[in-house]
Amino acid sequence: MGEKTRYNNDRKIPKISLRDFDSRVDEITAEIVNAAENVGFFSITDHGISIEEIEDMFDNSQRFFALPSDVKATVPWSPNNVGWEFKSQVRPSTGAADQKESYQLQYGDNMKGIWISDEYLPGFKERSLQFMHRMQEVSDRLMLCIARGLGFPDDYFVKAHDITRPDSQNVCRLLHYFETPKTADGAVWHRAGAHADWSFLTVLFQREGQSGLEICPGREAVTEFGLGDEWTKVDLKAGEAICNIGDCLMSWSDDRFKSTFHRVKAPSEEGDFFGERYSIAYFNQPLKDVIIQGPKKKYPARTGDENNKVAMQRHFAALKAKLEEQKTEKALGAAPTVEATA
Ligand SMILES: O=C(O)CCC(=O)C(=O)O
Ligand SMILES: [Fe+2]
Repeated sequence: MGEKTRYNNDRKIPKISLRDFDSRVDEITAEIVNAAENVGFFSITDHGISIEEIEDMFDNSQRFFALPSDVKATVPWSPNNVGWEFKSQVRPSTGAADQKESYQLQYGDNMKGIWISDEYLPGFKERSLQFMHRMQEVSDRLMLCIARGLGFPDDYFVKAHDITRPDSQNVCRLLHYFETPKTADGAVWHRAGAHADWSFLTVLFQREGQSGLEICPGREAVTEFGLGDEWTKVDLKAGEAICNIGDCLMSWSDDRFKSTFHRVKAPSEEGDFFGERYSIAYFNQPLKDVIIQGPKKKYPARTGDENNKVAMQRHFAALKAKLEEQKTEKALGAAPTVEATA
């Protein structure tokens, strides 16, 4: 049993249309800057990717996850941020494995041997790359606005995420959460524990009705990972994409643009979605040799590679602390915390 989540659904998640992008670019930039400064999450419409294209990629993803485990295991997860993992991602916010499986795809050298073979899933690679390029086109438009908003040259962030480079780091992550039995005890646990993304900017699709994503704007969270804070449900219409600022952009903007805690709550209450859930997250992750520093130079300059390493160290230190806290609680026979009820 756990405490019930407190919700604040009065918070508005900005919805930004990218319609007539070239002629409205300054207007769109102002909207994105406002959303990035105040919420850290926004949804976009009229981004040019059709519902048919999105459904086609979900179909592709569903076919992958439907393969037998020993076949999926031919493309195992690796620390290059590619490959398939099953219930193995443990978050520092929960100290428990996310109840999901995921398959991470990239464009360059990191994918050698990690594309599922045509023998098992004909055409998977081509279909995926086609969709990934479409997500990159959308990301590039958003990155142009972000650069303009921060006073950098328009192509500054686009170049820093160049997917034609063999060492490109951008990731498309296919996610599959399992069907959940109705326990109806109101306990709160998570399909994906609370976290902020390390990356620069994430663009995410979910299927209409497959809710569960919740956010806790970083600014308002005084507790670590938004523990005990108020959360806001994100509900998307078909075709809408959700975008969020990652920690990398937060530091690259001298903390002006906020990265935001988010999670996928496991269904436990009336109105929650208990079925299988699929989502597609696209992480824009800078090249290892780009220099990351905001216009006001609030933080020392770091390369993309150093930035990853620091983020990883912070992650593992937080995870270690969480696991030790859980061990102590167990030894003392203390009641589980709000988050540790999985
Ligand atoms: O599945 C979702 O809606 C969120 C996934 C997510 O936050 C992540 O993979 O970083
Ligand atoms: Fe995330």
